[in-house]
Amino acid sequence: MMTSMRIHIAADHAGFELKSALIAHLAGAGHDVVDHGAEDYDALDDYPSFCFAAGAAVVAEPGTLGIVIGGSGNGEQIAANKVTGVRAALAWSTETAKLGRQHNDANVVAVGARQHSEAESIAIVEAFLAEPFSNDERHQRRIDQLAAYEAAR
Ligand SMILES: O=C[C@H](O)[C@H](O)[C@H](O)COP(=O)(O)O
Repeated sequence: MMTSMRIHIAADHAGFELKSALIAHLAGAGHDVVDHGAEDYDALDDYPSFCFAAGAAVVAEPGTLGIVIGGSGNGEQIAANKVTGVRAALAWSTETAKLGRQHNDANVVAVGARQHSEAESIAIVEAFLAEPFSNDERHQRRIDQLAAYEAAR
């Protein structure tokens, strides 16, 4: 079993059901899961504010990881990446989830709840959470370039 960690999670209406399932699953596995909304199901809600909040919480607490969920995960990844310090990866398989950690040291994973079964989504998230950053020099160099660009804005 992976080490317990603090996880910041958010979803719009399209990811609301998966968010609930993930909170139960991850809390059951001993993780400290913080829910940044949506608080209730609202078919007309908008993903940005939830994803900004989860991303900001991850940046404020180094070592924590984030999960943002929507129908495709696209908008959620875009929103989270607007937060300075967030590196959000859109994971659509366990392999892309692992690569997000290994190569990109992603601190947030975006998942499209409408693209996978619940079991597949949980497997994608678990793969992300369990994978460490490789610390390879070439990957760190590229991440540093992203951070430098962000700092210069
Ligand atoms: O990229 C955005 C997400 O996939 C949203 O969850 C999606 O656009 C919501 O779609 P709708 O408002 O049609 O339910």
